[in-house]
Amino acid sequence: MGRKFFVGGNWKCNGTTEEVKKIVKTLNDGQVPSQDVVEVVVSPPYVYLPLVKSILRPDFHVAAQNCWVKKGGAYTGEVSAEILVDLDIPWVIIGHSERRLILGESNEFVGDKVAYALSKGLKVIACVGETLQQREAGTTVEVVAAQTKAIADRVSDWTNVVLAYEPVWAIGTGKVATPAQAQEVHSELRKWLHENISPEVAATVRIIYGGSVNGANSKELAGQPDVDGFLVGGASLKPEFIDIIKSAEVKKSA
Ligand SMILES: O=C(CO)COP(=O)(O)O
Repeated sequence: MGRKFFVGGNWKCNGTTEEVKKIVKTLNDGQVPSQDVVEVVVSPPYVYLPLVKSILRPDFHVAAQNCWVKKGGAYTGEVSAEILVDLDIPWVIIGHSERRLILGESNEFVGDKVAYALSKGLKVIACVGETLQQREAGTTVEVVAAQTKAIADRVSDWTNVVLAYEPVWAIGTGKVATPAQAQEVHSELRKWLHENISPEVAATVRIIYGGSVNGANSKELAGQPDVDGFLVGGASLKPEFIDIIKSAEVKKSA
């Protein structure tokens, strides 16, 4: 029972209606491996979700980039899990480092969000990752384990969770983790899941890598045994996203 390769495109706070339509056209025209081989999810800003969902090819799915930590109500500016469910949005990204670091989302707050979103039936891409300072201090594994633990403390069923390892120093910097660096942290995360949750969860949860992934480096990264896919930022707005999706073929022939 293999882990299906997963490629997410995080469009972040980018796009106009025209640009969004153009990106979707490129995706719709792209020749990619079948859904049995790769699961593709794109995440436009909230306001474009209905548009993207309505024009996107049916074998690709959409994700929100965030959602509120509990039931909706008097929380100005927030979007609840219930609203996403109402719009038939199947996925949500939670705990992206830009939200952790710029908006001050703590491990516990992220864990609460993951648990609430799952309880409403959403599938979650949960992000973890260390800063450069933390890596240089030798605390990478400790940091990602603590971020994962805050989720594990609140979640019992991991079926609908994809774990995204996104080292902060690699995001938007062009400084991609080497395949060995990515593999090392992914295997440590899997070991953590094995020891602290269950061998079954460790064997089945997909751990994807994010941070300066592009069409030129995705194949080699995909060749690592514990790299089950990618969460792509900048390159997900470009035609090379198709090449990144195609790197799933590496696993098929492995
Ligand atoms: O943050 C990311 C995806 O969530 C990665 O961004 P970049 O691919 O632009 O480095």
